[in-house]
Amino acid sequence: MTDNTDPRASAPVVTLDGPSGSGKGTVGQVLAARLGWYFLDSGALYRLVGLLAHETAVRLDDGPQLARLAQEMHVDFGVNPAGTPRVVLNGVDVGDRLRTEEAGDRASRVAAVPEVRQALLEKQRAFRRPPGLVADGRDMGTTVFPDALLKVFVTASAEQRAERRYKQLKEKGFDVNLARLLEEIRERDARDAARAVSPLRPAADAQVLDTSDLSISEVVDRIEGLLHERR
Ligand SMILES: Nc1ncnc2c1ncn2[C@@H]1O[C@H](COP(=O)(O)OP(=O)(O)O)[C@@H](O)[C@H]1O
Ligand SMILES: Nc1ccn([C@H]2C[C@H](O)[C@@H](COP(=O)(O)OP(=O)(O)O)O2)c(=O)n1
Repeated sequence: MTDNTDPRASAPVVTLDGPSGSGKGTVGQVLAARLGWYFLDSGALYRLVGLLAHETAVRLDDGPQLARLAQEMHVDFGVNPAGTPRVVLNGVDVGDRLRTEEAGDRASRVAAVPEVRQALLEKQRAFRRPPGLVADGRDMGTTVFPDALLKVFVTASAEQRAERRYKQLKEKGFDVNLARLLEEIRERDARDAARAVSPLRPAADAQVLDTSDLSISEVVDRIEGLLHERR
């Protein structure tokens, strides 16, 4: 638990929310490294709940069982020797199993279950600590860190996002199809935006940043500029 006397509770937070493939994860990691801040990939937590449910044959709409999985899982985020992110679940490196579209689809389904969102709330807030946190997800600015110093809603056209995802998965050696990826991205956007609890939408005080025609470093520069204005 954090309270007002806890320096962790007042550490600055930058939230990056937005749809799949908009670049929030990549940009967030570069930004956190530039600032020397911590980084939270909240989507990985939902992906892990989906993975655990799949492995233990729990239905993707079984609130109490999914909440139990979310509460009991032990997660460590690290970095591989090659500099890529590493996720360790209950002591085991999950490798690329979290990054498939199937894992994204399962994550989006368990993310619509209110008990799962509730179970992950404090887990996410525990990542906040000095000197600061960059948090990536769908509801970082609206629900998890409503008092964030800077909130950015990162977006791009669905076609651009599908192409980015296509290249990314192809480089990882996955067998992918661009038209199917576009369809999956649209389906996931619709489900994430339509759910009753913490739907995907910009916070009222978020800056919307369309990255369709920007490079990764241009996006990071813009967000750093916005942050300097705030400080
Ligand atoms: N502005 C950009 N221009 C081109 N490619 C980008 C840009 N932002 C991200 N990418 C690439 O798109 C892919 C998806 O980005 P990612 O950060 O995983 O998105 P998200 O976390 O929003 O789902 C990655 O391969 C990333 O390198
Ligand atoms: N804060 C969050 C993060 C992710 N989710 C859900 C919704 C998303 O479709 C899935 C997967 O999120 P993730 O950020 O890993 O997915 P992308 O990299 O954007 O494709 O989890 C969420 O509901 N709330």
